[in-house]
Amino acid sequence: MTPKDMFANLGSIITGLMFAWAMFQNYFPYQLRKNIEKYSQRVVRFVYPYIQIRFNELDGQRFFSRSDAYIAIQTYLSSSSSTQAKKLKADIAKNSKSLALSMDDHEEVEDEFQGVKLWWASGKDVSKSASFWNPEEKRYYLLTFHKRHRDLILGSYLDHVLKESKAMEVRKRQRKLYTNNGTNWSHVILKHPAKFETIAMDPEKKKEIMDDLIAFSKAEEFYERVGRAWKRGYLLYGPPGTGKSSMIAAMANLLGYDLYDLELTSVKNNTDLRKLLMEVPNKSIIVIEDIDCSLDLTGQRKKTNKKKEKDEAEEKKDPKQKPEKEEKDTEASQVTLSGLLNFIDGLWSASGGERLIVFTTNYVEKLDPALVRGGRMDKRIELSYCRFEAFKGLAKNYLQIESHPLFGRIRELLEEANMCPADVAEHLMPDPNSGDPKFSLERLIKGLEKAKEEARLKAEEEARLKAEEEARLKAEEEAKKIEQPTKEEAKKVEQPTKAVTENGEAKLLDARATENGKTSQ
Ligand SMILES: Nc1ncnc2c1ncn2[C@@H]1O[C@H](COP(=O)(O)OP(=O)(O)OP(=O)(O)O)[C@@H](O)[C@H]1O
Repeated sequence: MTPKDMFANLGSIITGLMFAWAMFQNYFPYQLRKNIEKYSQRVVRFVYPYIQIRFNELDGQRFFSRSDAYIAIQTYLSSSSSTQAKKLKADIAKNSKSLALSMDDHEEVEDEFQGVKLWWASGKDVSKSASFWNPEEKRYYLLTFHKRHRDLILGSYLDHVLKESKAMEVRKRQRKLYTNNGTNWSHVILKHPAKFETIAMDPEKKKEIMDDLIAFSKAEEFYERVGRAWKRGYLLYGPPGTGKSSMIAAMANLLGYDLYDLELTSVKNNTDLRKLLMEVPNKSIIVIEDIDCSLDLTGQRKKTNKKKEKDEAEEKKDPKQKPEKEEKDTEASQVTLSGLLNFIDGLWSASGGERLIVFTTNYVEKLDPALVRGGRMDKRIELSYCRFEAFKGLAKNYLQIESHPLFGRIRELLEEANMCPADVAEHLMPDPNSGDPKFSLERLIKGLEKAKEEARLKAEEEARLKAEEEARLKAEEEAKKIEQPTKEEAKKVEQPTKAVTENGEAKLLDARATENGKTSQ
């Protein structure tokens, strides 16, 4: 049979069916028709092994509003729609800057969940009696699956669809950066372009951090099962310019979380701190930068340098003012480390989840052990000076090269000189005139040689100062040793000593008297 014959046959079958349907509707009494429909549906249900669920676009409870389930399914299906559907619709989603694709009416896509296949179809009912309350077109999604998977689909799958769509929305949403001024948060759109791909560090270490973050974001069930609050603490430490702030922005961009940059020095007391933290929703990263500057070792807030200078100047002017000033300090320094940690560890954790708390410091050795103990800082990440692996990442980003004859020299120098990635990146800025990477690499080599020379001079200076200090201490000790016997002798002369007399009794004798007696004999 040729395709032409096939279409001709199909056409006559459809015409026949339509004719039969029209006859059925016109000549059969209504009651009989209803009964036939009812029983035929039962027969179909008996032989047809599939179940269908319909999700209407319009919410029956709220006039003119789209149902949340419909929107969630539309988001969920967007990626499979774009790969499977032949007709697509495109629109700009709320709070997003990118186009959202969804399948057009009467399209079907396939999905798979735990090895089970299911189908989503988009449909549209067109009403002849459209009115203001009854729109002409009513769209819906139809989910079809085999009846033996009913429990799985109605239980876990629909839950999975909702969660996944929420996660997709978060990923698409523009991220925000919140900062606190006293007890109020205000925000701007977070536009930091940092991504893990652009952060220069050892690739293995980078992968480990990314895996850790992704595992955390998917670990709701795990945290629930083991009875732990769904939060994770990170400590980022390393010298200035090694990428701590960039890494935080990359974390937010990777997970789609908002950033809450908590400025502790502008928070008056623990009550205000609690208020601020209570307002932080799920899927957030709370950042406390330079923790060593915000709280000192005793947990009391440090005075800022400016305030310190001002107080010292006042003290010089009027020393009597000192007690009053100290009282003021105590009043201003009420945010404590224990207050912060107790709140984060305590009930606050129970009020939500999926929150990361990131502390940064340039001086990890200065931190209070209470802050860095296990359970509080689940992961400590050291961001260090730029070594060759990190440099290769920067060279790829900045100069689009993966190798160059000058790489060998740079490798040697990076082992000998400590240069932070921010400075290496600065040297690697492409040359605007020639665009030849050689210029940037040579500039970096010069910079590294200079840094190496400076480090050598600094080390020499330090060694000289150390040697001088050692020599001074040695001289002091020698001087002490010379003084020591004279002092002991003086003691001997001044102190009465114990002596044993002939009959064995111990008597206190005046050393001087004995000496004198001896001399007179
Ligand atoms: N590891 C890195 N990879 C890529 N770029 C980096 C890296 N470290 C620093 N930079 C670049 O240097 C600039 C400064 O880095 P960043 O502010 O992240 O460092 P930091 O460690 O937070 O410094 P500080 O301790 O002074 O706040 C960034 O804008 C970034 O472009």
